[in-house]
Amino acid sequence: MKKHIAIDLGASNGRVLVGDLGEFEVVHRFVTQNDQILGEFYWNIQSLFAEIKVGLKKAFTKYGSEITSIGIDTWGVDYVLTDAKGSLVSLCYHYRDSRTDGLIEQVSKQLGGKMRIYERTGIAFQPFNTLYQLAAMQRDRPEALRAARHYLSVPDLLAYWLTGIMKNERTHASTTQLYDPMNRTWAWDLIDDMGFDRSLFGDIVDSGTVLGSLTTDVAHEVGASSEVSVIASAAHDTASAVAAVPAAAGQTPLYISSGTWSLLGVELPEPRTDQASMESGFTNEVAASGGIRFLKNIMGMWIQQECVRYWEGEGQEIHWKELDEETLQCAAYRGYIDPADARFLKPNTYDNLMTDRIDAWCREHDLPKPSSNGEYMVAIYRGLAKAYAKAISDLESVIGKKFTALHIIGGGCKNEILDQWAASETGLTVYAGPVEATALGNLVVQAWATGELESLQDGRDRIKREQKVKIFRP
Ligand SMILES: C[C@H](O)[C@H](O)[C@@H](O)C(=O)CO
Repeated sequence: MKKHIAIDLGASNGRVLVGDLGEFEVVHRFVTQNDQILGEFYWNIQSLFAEIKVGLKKAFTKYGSEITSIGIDTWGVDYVLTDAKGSLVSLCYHYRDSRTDGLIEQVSKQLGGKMRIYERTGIAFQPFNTLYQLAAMQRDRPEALRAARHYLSVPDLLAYWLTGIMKNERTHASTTQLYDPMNRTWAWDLIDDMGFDRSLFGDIVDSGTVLGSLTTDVAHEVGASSEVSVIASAAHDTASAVAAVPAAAGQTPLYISSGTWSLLGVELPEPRTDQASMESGFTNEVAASGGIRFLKNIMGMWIQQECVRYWEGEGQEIHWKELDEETLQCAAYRGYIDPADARFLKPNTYDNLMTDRIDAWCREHDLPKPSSNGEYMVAIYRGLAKAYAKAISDLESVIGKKFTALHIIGGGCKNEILDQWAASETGLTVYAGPVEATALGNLVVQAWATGELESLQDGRDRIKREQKVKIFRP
């Protein structure tokens, strides 16, 4: 098989991988830098691009002409606006920035109610959706919005910086809450009613579209040949991960893409925008295949990551293996949190730490507050396992189907305590793996686009044969 490069950016780290579906190598890893500037929270997008180029250079130095294409995927919803010549008209906000607080209610009123928005977009109401981010921009920085000529998601921008070609990739566009999954185009009526300029929103391309070649400058800098194509893979990382669920043809696998978030759902041929789906918090994002990822965003490893960041900041040395052992020793502790509680969304601040929020939640729910790092982990993992069970039961009643198995894919599936507790809490057999689902899904879409795979299902079949999966029974 030919080799492809997957550039896979998650909310805490990024990787550049080279390989095919059987074998691949991570040639470069980096922290996805973000920072508070004057009280606002941004991605350091130029440093991310610089890291990507470091990764590309390592990849081409080692694998040279074996590499035929490059694909990029990132987290959802975040974007930049550019002027007519492609310069940024504002920094790239992080979706956890507070400027959208309260905007769901205000925008819903302006657009004629939540049901209308849900029927038009199928997207669940999350304060970080692009719709509310743009509404905040309209309120706080109207001059910047007026100066803008192009909307580009983060992976659209990175592909633009590599190729000079601007497109809006579909799976990522579908996370905005400004995309119409029924008509497979932008939700123009909502865009008009928000007063956004239609011309900001460009051509939408499917996952697997060949965008073009690297610019001469980039090709020179990273040592690539001009034959290498940049492909719009499934640019939303969850769509890439779901493309790598190791399920056989004809199945409707139940999955959790587990990382900073736990994205739990199934694939459906058509969007579901009924009241029950809306009230249960399910979202309809576009899959790599063009179908629908009907899923729920559950806060995932983020809560644990913020606790660990705080402890490390206090000078504690955290070793994951030891923390896991301590967690298992604390399993008798009976506290847990509800990860869906909005208080857990935002990063630590000196006066509002994640651990304090967990204490407060336990206090308010008559549960003992954790008294050690291990007990904090128990509260988080047990809360996640309970949230999975609740979401699965809601999903089963909304779509009228019972599940017996759950695929947990992505970096979070390395957490075997959570895999086991998820099996026990849901009563389902858990298949954990592949760990590198997002990058593998990115490679699958590229191999499909370049004609090496006949279908996306062929990619899943290869992953099922060649990647490791661990089984956890209830
Ligand atoms: C905002 C989240 O990043 C998004 O909803 C989620 O789907 C994701 O991209 C997880 O990486």
